[in-house]
Amino acid sequence: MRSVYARALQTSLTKSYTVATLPDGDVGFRQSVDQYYDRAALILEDRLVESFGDRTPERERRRKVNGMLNIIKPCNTFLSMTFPIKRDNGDYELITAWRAQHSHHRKPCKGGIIFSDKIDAEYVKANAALTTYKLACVGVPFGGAHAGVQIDPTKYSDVELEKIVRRLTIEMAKRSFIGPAIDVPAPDLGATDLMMSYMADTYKSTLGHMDLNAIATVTAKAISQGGIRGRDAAIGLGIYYGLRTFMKEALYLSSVGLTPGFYNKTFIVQGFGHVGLHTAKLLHSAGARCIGVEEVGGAIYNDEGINPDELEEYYKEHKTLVGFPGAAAYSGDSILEEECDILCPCATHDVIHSGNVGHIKAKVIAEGANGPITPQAYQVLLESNKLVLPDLFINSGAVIVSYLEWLKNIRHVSFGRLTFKYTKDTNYMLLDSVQKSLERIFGRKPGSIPVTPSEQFGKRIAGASETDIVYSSLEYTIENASRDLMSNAQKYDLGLDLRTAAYITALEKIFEVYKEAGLTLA
Ligand SMILES: NC(=O)C1=CN([C@@H]2O[C@H](COP(=O)(O)OP(=O)(O)OC[C@H]3O[C@@H](n4cnc5c(N)ncnc54)[C@H](OP(=O)(O)O)[C@@H]3O)[C@@H](O)[C@H]2O)C=CC1
Ligand SMILES: O=C(O)CCC(=O)C(=O)O
Repeated sequence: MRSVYARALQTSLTKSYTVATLPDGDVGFRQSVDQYYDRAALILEDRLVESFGDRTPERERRRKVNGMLNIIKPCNTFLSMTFPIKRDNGDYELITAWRAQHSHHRKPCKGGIIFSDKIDAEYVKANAALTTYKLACVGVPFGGAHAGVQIDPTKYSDVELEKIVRRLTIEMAKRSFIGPAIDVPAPDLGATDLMMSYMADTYKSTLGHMDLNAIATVTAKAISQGGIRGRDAAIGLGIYYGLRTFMKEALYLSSVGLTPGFYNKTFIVQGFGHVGLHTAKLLHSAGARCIGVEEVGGAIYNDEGINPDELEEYYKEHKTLVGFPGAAAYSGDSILEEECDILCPCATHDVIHSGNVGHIKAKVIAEGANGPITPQAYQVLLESNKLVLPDLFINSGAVIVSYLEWLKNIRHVSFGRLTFKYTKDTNYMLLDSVQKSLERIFGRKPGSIPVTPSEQFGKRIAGASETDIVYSSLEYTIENASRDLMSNAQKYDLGLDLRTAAYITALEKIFEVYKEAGLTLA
């Protein structure tokens, strides 16, 4: 791998993206996204230069390529907000929030909003950049954005949170940072679907009151507010589909010492929120054995297997995993370091770093969270033959289904509604036609050779429901992206380094947009 970077380095001219050398210590999330970008850009550069054809001198072509690569990396626009709210106890408090629109190569921009007191402006910019690459990697035609509200949402009442969300919407709207054609937020860590419904409602009742597409300004809304069926499980389902593709690949699996298939493979999940919960449930139903789950409040462990459906019920009632009767409280140092086949960090960033990476025993790591592994730890994992399925690919289920919700909103009709009856009638006509043909051929009277649908066909006879369409589109998109990653990993001789393969996949697509559109007024 190093030799590829070295070669790319020798041939590169002036550029502002930094050289892809490994850090001595762990770097923050922002730097890590930039470093992965640099690594992919350096590998791709020569090929991009060639892609311009040879009518222009090489030096000119390289200048153009460097110019375009330099445009892709930084954050395009950034909004910093401070606004007051009156708390329930009568105090006034200033809330700090940010929205970063990383890339306008495709419009609208798209990306989540995090509610956490542990974030800052740089973190938001990192997530926005990662979202650009995530969208491109899986072929969703938006530019990346992200927002952060610097509060711990658990310390605010429902009324206070509603005030914050509505005021945030207005602040973004005043500065053209929200709108169905401009920028479309969604929930991320610490956010809820109800917050998204408040956002859509605030926008459509104020700045967007004349806009027919106003509700397309936010995704992951409640169904009654224009949300889409299937969104709840979307991220977990995407993780499951992505893992499933790789769990069939004997070549990848043998390099990490595993056999194909999920059956009886052990897994551990960190985080039992939107992402972790559905991931655990789906892996369990595919036959894998959940042996550990961790949340902020504590971790549980059971080598015999934890039933995530029962755990979900327990969690709903007790608001914690602690005390779940189907497992013991985890008493080791870190559940991430336990022996297992598949590790799913689905909570937050930087949880695997240079300090603990040497103790990670999992063979496959699916990055449900954004940025859970620092670049230095990632390099160690690669060198110890671990298969890491990178965030920008494996947790893209949310953006994929957000895209479908946006499409539903701007089409003003739910998926399937226009065709349900026609499809159902056609399918019954087809059965009837087969029955009549058989009766005619065998000279039998009408009704004597009943043709009935098989169980599988019977389930589909009424046509695809919205959930069916969402799930099959998600499956199709993730499977395609998996193939792109594998083929780029092979093409650029990257071995197990699927992260670089994913960044390359993304960069090639974004570059193509700039190349074919040219640079407006440059
Ligand atoms: N929601 C989305 O659309 C997407 C989210 N992501 C990423 O996935 C991650 C999780 O998001 P999401 O599931 O939506 O968030 P949620 O707020 O729904 O859930 C977060 C979960 O992680 C737990 N958690 C948080 N910090 C830690 C920690 N340090 N150690 C152990 N557990 C922890 C929380 O525990 P507790 O409940 O006790 O607080 C909770 O169970 C984030 O990195 C997010 O950026 C990625 C793609 C899409
Ligand atoms: O659905 C979206 O727009 C955002 C999802 C998200 O926050 C993420 O992928 O990190």
